[in-house]
Amino acid sequence: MPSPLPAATAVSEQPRSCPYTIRNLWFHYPASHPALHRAVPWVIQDLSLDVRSGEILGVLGPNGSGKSSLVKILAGLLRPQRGAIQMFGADLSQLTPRDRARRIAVVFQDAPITFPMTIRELVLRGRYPHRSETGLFSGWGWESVQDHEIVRQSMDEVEIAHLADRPLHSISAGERQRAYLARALAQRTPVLILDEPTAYLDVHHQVACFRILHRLQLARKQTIVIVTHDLHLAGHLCDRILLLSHGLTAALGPPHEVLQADRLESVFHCRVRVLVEPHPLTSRPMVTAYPDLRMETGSQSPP
Ligand SMILES: Nc1ncnc2c1ncn2[C@@H]1O[C@H](COP(=O)(O)OP(=O)(O)OP(=O)(O)O)[C@@H](O)[C@H]1O
Repeated sequence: MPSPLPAATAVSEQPRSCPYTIRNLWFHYPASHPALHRAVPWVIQDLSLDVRSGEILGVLGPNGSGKSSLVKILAGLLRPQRGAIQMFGADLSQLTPRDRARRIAVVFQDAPITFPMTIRELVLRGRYPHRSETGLFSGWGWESVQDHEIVRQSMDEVEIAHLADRPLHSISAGERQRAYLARALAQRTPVLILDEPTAYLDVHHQVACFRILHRLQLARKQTIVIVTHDLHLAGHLCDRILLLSHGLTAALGPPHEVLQADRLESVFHCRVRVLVEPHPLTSRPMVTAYPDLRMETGSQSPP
């Protein structure tokens, strides 16, 4: 059993205002050649959004709709060409990388393996933004007993403590995804951003991941932005959902408002039938997408 979440540390030290205030955001990637500049498409178009303190915001949309780009913008890794992003009342672009790392932990879709390290060393990196700024403790050996305790708890949370001394490159994709999640947990930031955190996880760990996020929200009041393709789990976990379509906001609101069958079919542009029903126990929307084989065969009767 994972150990219970410890009391908030860094979270409670942060200002209590809105985690993100986003106004009229426009973003495109640079052109591959200056002559092509005018032809570069906008990836995010006129996005305005307040991310509320302590909410779980799901970001959904088809492939290429701009979800990962938005995550990178929110993490301060990409700069929008137009618009404003305030984080806890400060201009995001003015924050130093260290300030950002104390406020935002990010788990990317396919986190790279940079150089050889163990799982424990990876998770310990989550404590880097909190180490002393004086040069004295800037190298290896700076970490405190509390840092090691937080690392242990974070590994327990995602059930990877038994892998602590294994090299990062020697574990499976799903185990690696959980290791990066543990690093983000160890960072103890008020905001957690996750890009498809369950992509490589089996059903046990998918459910465990969503349970952890729910507990983080309750116990640490963390604000969580999660990109996912799992409409069903998003319907259960998220307080609000931002649905993107070609970089535009197709819908923003609580799951029962956003997850409407006709809207999903039109945004995902695919020949599927989408069933949305309230869960009998939670009343949260359950989304099932399945191929409409009648469309393929021209048959009117169910296959
Ligand atoms: N580094 C890049 N340079 C140029 N264009 C890019 C780059 N990364 C993404 N794009 C383009 O930006 C658009 C949005 O991509 P993004 O990765 O944000 O979409 P996504 O919604 O996360 O997709 P997916 O569901 O497939 O992960 C796509 O058209 C993509 O081809």
